[in-house]
Amino acid sequence: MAATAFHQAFGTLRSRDCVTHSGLKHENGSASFKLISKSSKLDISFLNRGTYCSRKRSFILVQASASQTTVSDPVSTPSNGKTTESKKKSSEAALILIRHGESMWNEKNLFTGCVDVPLTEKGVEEAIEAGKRISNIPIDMIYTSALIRAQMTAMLAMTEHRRKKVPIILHNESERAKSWSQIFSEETKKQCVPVVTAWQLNERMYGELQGLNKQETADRYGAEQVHEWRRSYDIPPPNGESLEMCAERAVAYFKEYIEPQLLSGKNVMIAAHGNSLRSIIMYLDKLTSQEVISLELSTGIPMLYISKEGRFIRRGSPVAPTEAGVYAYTKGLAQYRQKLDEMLQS
Ligand SMILES: O=C(O)[C@H](O)COP(=O)(O)O
Repeated sequence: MAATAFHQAFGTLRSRDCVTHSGLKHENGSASFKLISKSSKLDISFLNRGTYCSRKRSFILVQASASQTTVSDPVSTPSNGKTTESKKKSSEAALILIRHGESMWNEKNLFTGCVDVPLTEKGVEEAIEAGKRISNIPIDMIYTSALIRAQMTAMLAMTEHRRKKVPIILHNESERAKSWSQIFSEETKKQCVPVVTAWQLNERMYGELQGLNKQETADRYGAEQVHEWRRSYDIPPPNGESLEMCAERAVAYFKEYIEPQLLSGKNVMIAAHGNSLRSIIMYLDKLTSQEVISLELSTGIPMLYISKEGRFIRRGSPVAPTEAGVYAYTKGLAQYRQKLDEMLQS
């Protein structure tokens, strides 16, 4: 009924819908309404530019801003169905980190950095394989960089997730983009996972090395110099970013936008890059600038952390969807896996 009432709220409601309105004041020639559907207690707020006939209890809504719905947004509700509020005290959440699958410039052994290249066929396969490995782990939100190779990896991985929710890239780059990409069905929103793209998670900018062949560069400048540019903490490549500079944006973004989601109990996947993820792992694992030098990330291999009361516990890389170990780590993961099994067997 809820969906029906909500859906018809965009057409002409009939009195049988028992929709009453406790209209708020007119603002600037429009009125926003709080529609209370007696049957489903569905509480919807609209920005209404149409007319309404309260005596007939019928509403002709020209436009509604679903972003004003006051229904708890099921898309961002943690996988165990609890609202963000009730999860505020949550003790744990899963964090999955995944470096993009092999890119076309990885294949050519070129420095890529912030150049926006796609995956190779092998990279696509790696992303799908990664999706299989995390297919039983709850994912309530996805963050990717602004680069296509990370976004492709996230979307392909989600094709393998057993919950079959649809990853939806959020478009908030303008009011029009936000308005035109709205979803006007609460039922549909429940079947989606919001994907936030952030340039702060981009690969480190490799400056004047971007597009150069890594071996040729080592031949020209010496293997030691190139290793220093690639793996030192605070020495940038020519007119590029050091890992430290990359961390200043990537870790800052993680702390400001992603960590609060984890603390509220939302399970998160981040699909990003070798160095932006190295900088985040340095923060999660409390690595020194010396220790991070030896940290290498393979393409398309998911890594699982458990966020617990502000701490991050690295749990390795799920080898297979049924790997018992992954679910032994926390009760929540085990319960989610069991719920999935039951849902898919019914
Ligand atoms: O940007 C690149 O070239 C790769 O994604 C990472 O390169 P690196 O492993 O040399 O840092």
